Amino acid sequence: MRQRHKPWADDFLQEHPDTVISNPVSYRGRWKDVFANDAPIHLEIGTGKGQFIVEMAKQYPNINFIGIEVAKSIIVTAAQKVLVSEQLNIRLLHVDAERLTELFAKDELTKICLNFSDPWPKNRHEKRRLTYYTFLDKYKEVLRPNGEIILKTDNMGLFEYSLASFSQNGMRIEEVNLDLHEADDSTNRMTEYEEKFTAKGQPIYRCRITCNHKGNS
Ligand SMILES: C[S@@+](CC[C@H](N)C(=O)[O-])C[C@H]1O[C@@H](n2cnc3c(N)ncnc32)[C@H](O)[C@@H]1O
Repeated sequence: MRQRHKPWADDFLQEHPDTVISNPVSYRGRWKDVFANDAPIHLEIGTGKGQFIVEMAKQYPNINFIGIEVAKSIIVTAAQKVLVSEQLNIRLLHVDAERLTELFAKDELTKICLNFSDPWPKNRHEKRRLTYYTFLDKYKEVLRPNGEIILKTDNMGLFEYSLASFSQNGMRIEEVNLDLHEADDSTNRMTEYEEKFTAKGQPIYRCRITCNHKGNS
């Protein structure tokens, strides 16, 4: 995603520590206290400009949503959307997903959404793909038993790679859809990238994965 320098971003983040949580590591294991309820927590990794998480939070007011985004100039745009929406069930974290297990305790999450993750097509960049086995190990750790991963992408290379990686790492492929919009799923909420690719007529691929704990798979 294109990043523009936003000189106001640091000030903005400091002014909104309850929307983009400052020092998120300190809430590991007690995110329910942050939301002041015990509802399931769904995580989106690589939230981008925030359209998906805001629309999902409106659609499912009884779910808590957390979005992780590593790019400061992008997460501030997502935070502006969250503030305008006035949804109380969203928090954003300006952090790299590499740190997932520092942020969440075992079994703390119910679902992880990977939306249009960077494909990193070169072999030497495989470790950066969000479905590389080191990331899957972290997802297993923080997802509760039978927790779900939903992946959407326009990129067939990443999709094929991810299906193989899920399967090789003991996760269960529950659903595969090779043209999400042809299926006309009214519950689907589009991301910014999804809108762009869909407008160009490109198919969107989606899969749903369930995940047991390491050793139980
Ligand atoms: C291609 S964009 C897609 C954005 C959005 N999900 C969408 O579909 O419109 C990928 C996003 O993931 C973020 N990202 C990539 N790697 C990340 C990581 N390791 N941790 C957190 N965010 C990451 C990027 O900064 C970028 O905003």
